[in-house]
Amino acid sequence: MKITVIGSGYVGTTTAIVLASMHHQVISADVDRGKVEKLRRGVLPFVESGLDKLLCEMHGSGQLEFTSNIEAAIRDGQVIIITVGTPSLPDGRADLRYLQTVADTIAGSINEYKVIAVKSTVPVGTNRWLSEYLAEKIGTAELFDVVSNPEFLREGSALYDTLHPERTVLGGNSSRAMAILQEIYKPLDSGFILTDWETAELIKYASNAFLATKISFINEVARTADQVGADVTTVARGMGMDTRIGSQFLKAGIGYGGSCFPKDVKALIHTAKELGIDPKILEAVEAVNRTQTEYYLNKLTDVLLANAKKPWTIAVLGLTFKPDTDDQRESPAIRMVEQLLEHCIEIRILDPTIQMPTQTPWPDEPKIAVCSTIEETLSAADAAILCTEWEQFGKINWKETVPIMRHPILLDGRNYYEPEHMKAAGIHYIAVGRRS
Ligand SMILES: NC(=O)c1ccc[n+]([C@@H]2O[C@H](COP(=O)([O-])OP(=O)(O)OC[C@H]3O[C@@H](n4cnc5c(N)ncnc54)[C@H](O)[C@@H]3O)[C@@H](O)[C@H]2O)c1
Ligand SMILES: O=c1ccn([C@@H]2O[C@H](COP(=O)(O)OP(=O)(O)O[C@H]3O[C@H](CO)[C@@H](O)[C@H](O)[C@H]3O)[C@@H](O)[C@H]2O)c(=O)[nH]1
Repeated sequence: MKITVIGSGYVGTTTAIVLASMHHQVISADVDRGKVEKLRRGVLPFVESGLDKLLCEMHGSGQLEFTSNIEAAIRDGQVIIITVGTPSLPDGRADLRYLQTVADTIAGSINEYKVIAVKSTVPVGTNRWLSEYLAEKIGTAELFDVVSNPEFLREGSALYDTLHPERTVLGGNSSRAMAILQEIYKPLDSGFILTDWETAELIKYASNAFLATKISFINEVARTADQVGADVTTVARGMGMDTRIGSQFLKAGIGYGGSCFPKDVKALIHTAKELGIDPKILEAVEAVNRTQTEYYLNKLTDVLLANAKKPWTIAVLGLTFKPDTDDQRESPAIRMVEQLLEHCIEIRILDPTIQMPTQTPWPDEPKIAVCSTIEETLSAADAAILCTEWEQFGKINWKETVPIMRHPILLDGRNYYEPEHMKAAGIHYIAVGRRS
């Protein structure tokens, strides 16, 4: 099958590489020439373990091509998979401008029947709109079918998730198009949900919103645990052993970030409000997440005020929104740094994906320093904050850091360490919902 994937970001590149490895003829098309050039050289434009190796294997196989000629790519594909971004607008709505451009390009280039699969996360009603819009612009609905095909991969495990999906959702009104996509995805051996456009779109938003709800729920419980001296990690373990609850997404911390949960919760709130529904739960999920960084930063500043003179030097361990990715979008670590800047003389950042200030949101801020070793980061620091649980931070010998730091204070924003180990190491340890 000839497949064109529009958009070579996290989702598009992963989809294109995996489909090519399944012996399809794949064109990955992006307007960003820099990305296309990198991919042509066999270099991933982002960090994603395992995918880099598979890209190298596919490089030169003749199965996978990268281009910035979107029109030609559309003409060549029998199946067009759209994976362009759908970021948040200031009012929380999803910004559909990239999808609109792709729709116009398809309308201007379509030459024969195509299945158009929308993998981008788009609000309820978008696939129906796209189908009607294309029919009007092309002058016929005979040349295409639109199928909603939401994506559920996680950054950091994108390849594994794509090869082992827990479900494949296809929504639409054409059994012909759904059958073609089912044939493509059949080797992945997941259960299929075949449904209409609106249900498929809502499955995606409801899934992300529910996972975000679990996180904000446990984060609110963590605040209670703090007050009563309970241990939220044991509470989560005790809850998670009940299979009706499940153990995943109950890790308390400084909140969820990334390119999906924050924007998708906001977009679902917006959709609900437009429909006259009062999205009480979703608004609470957002509010807890928004205030979680501030809540734990206040705990740290209380300790700092009692121990260290202002302005402080703070070490920030991890800037990405989670480990094993270089994605900083909506990272709680960035909120932490923003809130700390005015109180600090220096903020030192250590993250395995960052080598220079231009890779941070503060390229010209003199107070921001990017470090390359743990010793350099912690040297004469008034406190450290662990924002991202990168594996290498698990190997830090905190006992050895005590003489290096000006004040051996650590806010563990991901409950990555054991309180008793930290106490034994001589660290003034602040965790999330754990006695320390
Ligand atoms: N990142 C994830 O983990 C993830 C997982 C599931 C779903 N999603 C959803 O998938 C979509 C894409 O997410 P992403 O993280 O891959 O985005 P991204 O920002 O990494 O990539 C989007 C790409 O689309 C390209 N693009 C924009 N307009 C284009 C056009 N007219 N023609 C060709 N290319 C164009 C951009 O240059 C960019 O490279 C979003 O809707 C997102 O919500 C993302
Ligand atoms: O128990 C938990 C689990 C996660 N997080 C945080 O939640 C955020 C998101 O994590 P994760 O879901 O692992 O990463 P994403 O790559 O954003 O993936 C989510 O968003 C994607 C885009 O829609 C979906 O496809 C995935 O199914 C969905 O898990 C990160 O900041 C994590 O630190 C917690 O705080 N506690």
